[in-house]
Amino acid sequence: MLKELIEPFRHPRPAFTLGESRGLSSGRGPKAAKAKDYNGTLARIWSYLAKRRAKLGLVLFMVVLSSGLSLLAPYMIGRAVDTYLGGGGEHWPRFLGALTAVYVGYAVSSWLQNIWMIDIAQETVYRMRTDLFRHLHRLPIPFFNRRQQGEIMSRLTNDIESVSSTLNSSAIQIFSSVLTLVGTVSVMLWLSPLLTLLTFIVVPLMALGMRWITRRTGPLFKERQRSMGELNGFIEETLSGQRLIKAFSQEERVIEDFAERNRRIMLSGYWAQVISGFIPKLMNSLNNLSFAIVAGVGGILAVHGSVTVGTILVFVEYTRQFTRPLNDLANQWNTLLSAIAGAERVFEVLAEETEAAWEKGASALPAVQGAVSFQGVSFSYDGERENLSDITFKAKPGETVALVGPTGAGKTTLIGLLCRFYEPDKGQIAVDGRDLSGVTRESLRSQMAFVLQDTFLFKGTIRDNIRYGRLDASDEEVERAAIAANAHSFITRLPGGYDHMLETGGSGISQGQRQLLAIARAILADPAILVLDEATSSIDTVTEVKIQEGLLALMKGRTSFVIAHRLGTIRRADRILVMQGGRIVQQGTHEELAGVPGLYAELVSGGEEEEQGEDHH
Ligand SMILES: Nc1ncnc2c1ncn2[C@@H]1O[C@H](COP(=O)(O)OP(=O)(O)OP(=O)(O)O)[C@@H](O)[C@H]1O
Repeated sequence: MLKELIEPFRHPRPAFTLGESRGLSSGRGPKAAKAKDYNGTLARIWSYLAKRRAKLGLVLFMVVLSSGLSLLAPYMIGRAVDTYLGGGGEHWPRFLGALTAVYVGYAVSSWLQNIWMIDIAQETVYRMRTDLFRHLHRLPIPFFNRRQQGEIMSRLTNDIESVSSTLNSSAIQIFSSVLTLVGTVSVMLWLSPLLTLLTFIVVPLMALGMRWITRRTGPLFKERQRSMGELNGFIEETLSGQRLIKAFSQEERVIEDFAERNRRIMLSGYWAQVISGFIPKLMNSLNNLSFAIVAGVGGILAVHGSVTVGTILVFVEYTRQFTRPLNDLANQWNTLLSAIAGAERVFEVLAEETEAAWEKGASALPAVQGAVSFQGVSFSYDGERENLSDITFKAKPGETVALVGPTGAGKTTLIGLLCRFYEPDKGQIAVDGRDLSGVTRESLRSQMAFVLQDTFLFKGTIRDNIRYGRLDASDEEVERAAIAANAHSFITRLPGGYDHMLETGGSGISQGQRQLLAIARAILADPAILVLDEATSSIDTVTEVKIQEGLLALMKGRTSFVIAHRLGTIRRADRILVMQGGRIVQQGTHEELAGVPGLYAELVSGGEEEEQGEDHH
């Protein structure tokens, strides 16, 4: 089906044939990047963040400031208590003022670091999303053959979103936690190495507990992110394949399939949350333990006069502060893991090679006359079974080449190679004598136009839909093209005429009318090479005649490749390529081929019978 070749996004496989997950690196075409390790992913996230270095520096400064102030407050309270106990109570207004300033400073610096980080995060994610979208549109067709549309969309939405939420809050919190931790421990050591050591008793337990938990939650978060992508792919396919699902009464099966996938997400989400839910509990218990140790041992030390009551107060407060960042770290770790899983999936796509990367050193194809030649071209989709073998033919500028043959013969594949959606494994394709492997794809495709069985129309006016053929065309040029395509009369009968709004997919106008618009679009594009996929379904005779006339106008003076189903079109062709099993089995004009026994004669007699049958009907 040619339309699937041209519009891979719009034609996913039927929902109920899906079930397997397809890895990025399966199939042929550019090599997919191996899954990056965490460090690689973090380095790439950093390469995005680094563009906002200056502001990030400010954020870091605020983080340092707020962490420092959060350390200062307990210390001040401890010193104040010792001063009071030592009889220096008259300084309380000064102390109160200083403490208030510290708390206000802490609040302001925390607030600033938050809003600045949100700004950085949003911009970073904006750039990531833009890069991903742009990159997707530069990827070669084989990439899309291997993926589900919804799964790709999930990378653009879900995965990017998880990176966004982490950058917004978790990243900063993690940094601030580490800083507070280091600061707290330093001050603690300075105040009393013995009490610090006692506080540390719980640290190995915390580390072990954390390790146990994150080892289990990490893969679960990754799995959840992956399953989510798959589910999105599945949803997209079932929605776009609604007609097919209904036509084959597969609703129940699709619903069951969905339930199974949904259950998988529920399970991985459930276990990831349940296991990571232990983290705060574990941290709290260990926190209380160290609290008790410090209070108990500190009390004894104070009685013996080795430490002051103020120091114990500072320590009790620091013990809390010391475990809080650990607690935060543990909590944020989960978010971080799911963000890394998301980012990995984004970077995986970004690591795929674009079409442009394939064609380094290629030059633009100048305006062509339209001479096309295939010389000994062979191609295989999977690298095992040849789908085209030794294809050789020449078409002069302006000639019409009809491709005929049974289903699966390789007609669409041949066109796919001509448009360079795929590259030949052997042989050479040339336009005006220029080997296509040395020219840029964009410059080749800009000189080609397609009229497919099912034309893609987007939401917008009729005028804009035709103008898609050449965006800078004036209103007069659009109308002239519509007149030449025989589309003018039906357009003027629509409410609003050329300004009539079409819904997505062009629902609201008939299949024949859609083809007339496609012809107008192609006439406007004025390409040297034309690809037509003739409609197989019968269209009412009046429209059919209009389409044929429109097509004749379009094909005049252009090299046209027609995947032909109608005998009339085939008879008119300057050259007929009869294909079977990936080979050209016969080649010539109708007169040359009709008289000799072979596939063409069989196809023609079959076709004639069918057409006669239709006439009788
Ligand atoms: N994306 C793909 N990946 C793998 N194999 C493919 C792909 N597209 C087509 N094929 C195989 O290549 C062969 C030729 O297919 P092609 O679509 O070119 O035939 P066709 O002559 O255009 O058929 P039809 O008239 O039914 O559209 C078939 O065996 C088909 O199964």
